[in-house]
Amino acid sequence: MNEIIQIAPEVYWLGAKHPQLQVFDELFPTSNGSTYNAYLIKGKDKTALIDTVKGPFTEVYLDRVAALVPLDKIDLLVVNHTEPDHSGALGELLKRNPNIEIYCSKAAENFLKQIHDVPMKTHAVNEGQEIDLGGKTLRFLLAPYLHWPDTIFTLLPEEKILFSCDAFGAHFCPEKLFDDESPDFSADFISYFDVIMRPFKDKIREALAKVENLELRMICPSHGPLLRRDPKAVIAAYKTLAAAPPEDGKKHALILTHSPHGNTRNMGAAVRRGLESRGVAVAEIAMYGADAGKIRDALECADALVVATPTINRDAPPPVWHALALISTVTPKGRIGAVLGSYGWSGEAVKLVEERLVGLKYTLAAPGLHYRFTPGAEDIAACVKMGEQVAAALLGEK
Ligand SMILES: Cc1cc2nc3c(=O)[nH]c(=O)nc-3n(C[C@H](O)[C@H](O)[C@H](O)COP(=O)(O)O)c2cc1C
Repeated sequence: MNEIIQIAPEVYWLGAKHPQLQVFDELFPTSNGSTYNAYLIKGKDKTALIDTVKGPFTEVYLDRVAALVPLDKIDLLVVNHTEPDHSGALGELLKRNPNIEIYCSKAAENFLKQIHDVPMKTHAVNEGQEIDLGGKTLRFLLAPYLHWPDTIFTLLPEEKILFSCDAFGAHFCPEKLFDDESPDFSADFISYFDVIMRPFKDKIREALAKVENLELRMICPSHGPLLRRDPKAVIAAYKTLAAAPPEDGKKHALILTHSPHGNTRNMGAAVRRGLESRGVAVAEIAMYGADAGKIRDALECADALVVATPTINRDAPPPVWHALALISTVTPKGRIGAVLGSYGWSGEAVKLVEERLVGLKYTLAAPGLHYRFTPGAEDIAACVKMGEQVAAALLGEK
């Protein structure tokens, strides 16, 4: 099952297959399992490893490295990303060979020392830095936030192979190793993007600019099949998935409402009038029962977010928190916010949601508004004014 597979001259896959994996990181269901891809590259002068595997697979991984090259003859390890599913065997590897030199990003240097309690010799690499293994070159491309701050890509120009770490990956455990030998796993490729990469679309666009003009024969991600059928199409797919929202020359606001008795909805409608009076395009979604995908898409198109929430049991109600939990799963277009709502007697919700938005790096464009039960005409006028204030912030007027 966990075989060594030569993927190019003196380049080997020796990762681990994990077909039984049901959920990744206790977060994301993986109905088709996954793999932890790791590689070995033999140059004439030096031997390098690229990433390792998840901790439970350490022994099988080290056995397979040793089957190719004795562990004491391994010169260096490239850590494209420090997350334990890729660095899990690093501690044991360094115990067996403490002379291995680690090449990684500056962020990874710090993370590694906090993840692994083992002495290590690390080198922080710069953009474009190369290591000559003897007829095989490793070139490093920084790819921060794909999907951790520590991520780098490693290019092997002689073989036109990009070791892209989690980018272009999929939680899919293939029978064989390559995409052209596997059944269609495009749904897993897209859902991997959706749960892992989507919060960082802007960073993905920056990283894609570094690789889209490379002549590649193969993309080797750290999960799922190796991609040799059409590497350009893989990059193009990411370009589409990570595209910025279309521009129509307008500013866009999203109003998320929850309103069992209708008062908060009326307040939100007044904010809408204020926004629209200043030419802002407004989308409105009632949070109760709303499709999470619809909210996520809308957040990515919104320059501003208005949350309209009543106080229920001394808090904002669950649909509001569920909607707000989606913010960190996408790349919101803008982070201007405002909060308002109706309450009966204690009125905690507006302040709590404002704190949440500030915690998510939103700038509040207007002081929160909350009114007891049914808002009066003056209250509604203040809500209209809130809409105008949000519009002014969007238009850069303050
Ligand atoms: C189940 C329930 C619990 C509530 N708990 C609170 C509360 O803890 N504090 C408060 O100020 N108002 C509370 N209220 C009152 C609502 O905030 C108030 O009715 C408000 O006008 C509802 O806004 P809406 O018309 O937008 O639904 C509660 C209402 C309901 C239905």
